[in-house]
Formats: sequence, structure tokens, C-alpha cells
Amino acid sequence: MAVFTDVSTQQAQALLDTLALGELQALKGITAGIENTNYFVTTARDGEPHEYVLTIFERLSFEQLPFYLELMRHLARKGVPVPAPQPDAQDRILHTIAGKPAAVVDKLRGGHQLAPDQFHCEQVGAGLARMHLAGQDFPLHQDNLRGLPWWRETVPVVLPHLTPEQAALLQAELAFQEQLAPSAAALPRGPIHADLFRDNVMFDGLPGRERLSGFFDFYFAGVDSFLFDLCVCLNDWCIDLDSGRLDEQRATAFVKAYESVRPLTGAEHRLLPGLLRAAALRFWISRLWDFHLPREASLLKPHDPTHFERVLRERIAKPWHALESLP
Ligand SMILES: Nc1ncnc2c1ncn2[C@@H]1O[C@H](COP(=O)(O)OP(=O)(O)O)[C@@H](O)[C@H]1O
Ligand SMILES: N[C@@H](CCOP(=O)(O)O)C(=O)O
Repeated sequence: MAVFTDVSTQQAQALLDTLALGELQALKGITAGIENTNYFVTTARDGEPHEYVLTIFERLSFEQLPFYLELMRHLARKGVPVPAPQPDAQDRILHTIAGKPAAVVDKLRGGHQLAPDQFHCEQVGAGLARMHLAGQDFPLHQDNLRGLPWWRETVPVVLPHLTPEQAALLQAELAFQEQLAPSAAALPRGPIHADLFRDNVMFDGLPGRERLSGFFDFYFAGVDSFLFDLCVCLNDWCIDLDSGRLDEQRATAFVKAYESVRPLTGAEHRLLPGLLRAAALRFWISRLWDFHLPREASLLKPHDPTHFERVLRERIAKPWHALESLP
């Protein structure tokens, strides 16, 4: 259950008034998610129902939030399907509820594709590349806060909770990524989503003919290599969830669709196997951290860290190279 902050109908209506979004019809806490408090909000305006998501930010501060919210606004204005944050009369998109930062964004239509096929992977691949291109002129900067410096800081904190074999793997992989870092830093970069898993994407439409309706949950976004973002996706969208094995057919389709919008450079192709490992390491570390050092407020079942240990072992044992696109 991920409602950390209770919002009354009066508090919600007061915010909706500020944003001129209409009369509150329904306010429903969302149980999914582990970072923030989210509510589905239905309003009536001009005789029509409108649907939004109200997020109360539990971990991110007023100072940190403009990067994420402005990025969503920037992408939405450029036609990338992401939830647009709703502005007040002064064009402000960061608001306050119960003394905490809050935002109201458009509700995306449809639902998740938790067992994606090639057709879904192609749509996410092409959409990811469009998002990368659209973000290139975004003027704000924030590093990916779950990048190498965070891994360096967090690995020693989780090490005491691991078996000797796990600890050896974690340390060896961190050392490998330290070596890779200078080449990775030279790759094409810009704002990335950095957490575009199956549960952060919506599809809408009839079964078998679903269309991508949008990407959401940008609260791990930051500036990093586009290839890292692609690898985060491949490690979630294109794998067999039980074994962590990459499904080559889906992975190839994903990369091809990405490249139909933004072809990868030679350096990106060369570093793909290493960054698939980096993307697995990033989520192994964060899941270990959430599992062994849970936040006081969290009543949630943390994600299984051993999943990304398996994914990492797979990527090390079987490096995967996407076929280079023809010139
Ligand atoms: N803009 C949105 N449109 C539609 N559904 C959303 C939107 N934002 C969040 N949700 C729903 O809320 C759930 C939790 O949101 P999420 O951002 O994953 O939470 P958290 O930030 O706590 O991890 C999602 O799985 C999705 O069902
Ligand atoms: N995708 C991450 C967890 C991040 O949680 P989210 O609900 O905010 O997407 C993982 O699987 O470890």
C-alpha cells in the first residue's frame, strides 16, 4: 500500500481550484508504486469528466523537483506521450499539499503490458528514441542520481548483508564499471528516464492491437548516456523474467525500432554489452539497498534483489551485441 500521506477531499479541491481543473468527483489512493503517494483524481469541468493523477512526493524535495516536472512539461510540449503537469495561473507546476511537494498530471489511458511481445517492444523502442531526441534541448541539468557515484557510496553499505559469492560479484562488477566509466562518459547523452520498466509505460487499445499511450514516473530521470537508458529497458522489456535471460528476438526488435529513430553510434554498439551489465548492477544495488535498509515509512514488500543478480550474471556470461545497422 503506497499511500504515505492522506489527502482530504477539501485539500484536493483547494488544489484543483488553484489549477482551475473543476469540481472533484472522486479521489482514490493508488496502491501500486513504492516512492510516492499517488491518487487518481476525477473532476467535472464544462460538463465533462477529466482524469488526473495527484502525486505527493515523499522523498524528493522542493529543490529537486523542478528538473523532473519541467522535463515532463518539455517532453509533453514536444509531443512525446508523457503526463503533462498542470499549471496554476502563474504557470507554476510544483504545488504543496500537507506541507509536502505535490503535482497534478494528466492520467494516461490504458494499462500496463506486463508480458510484452515484439510489437510492444518496438513501440517502446521507437518512443524511447523520440524521447531522447526531444530532450536534447532541455535546458535544466541534473546528473543521474543513481549513477556511478551512488553505486560507489552504496556498495559498501549493502556488502555486509551479502554472501561471500555475492559480495565478490558486486565488488568485481563495480571495478569493471569503474574501468568502463571514461568510455561510457563519452557516449551521446542527455536527459534519460532511467527507470522505464514495464510498470512505467501505458498501452491503450484492444487486446493484440495496443498502442503506446505514454511513459510516466520520471522521478529517477537525470542526465546520462542514452545507451544506459536503452539498456535499462532491454533488461526489463526483453528478458525472460524467471531466468533473467535476454530474449534475442524482442531485444533485436527493440533496438531496431530505436535505431529507426536514432541510429546508435559505433561506440554505442561496442559498449552495449558493458552497459547492459551497468543497468543490471544499478537495479541490483538499489534493490539490495531497499531490501536490507528499508525506509521507516515504507510498509511495502521490497522488490526481489536476486532478480537483478541473475540478470547481471546472465549479462556477464553471455554478452549481447545488437547487429550494427547498415549505413
Ligand atoms: N500519469 C499516470 N497515468 C496513469 N496512471 C498512473 C500515472 N501515474 C501513476 N499512475 C498509476 O499509479 C501507479 C503508481 O505510480 P508510480 O509512479 O509507479 O508510483 P511510485 O512513484 O510510488 O513508484 C502506476 O503503476 C500507475 O498504475
Ligand atoms: N523499477 C525499479 C523500482 C522503481 O520503482 P517504481 O515503482 O518507482 O518504478 C525496480 O524494479 O527495481
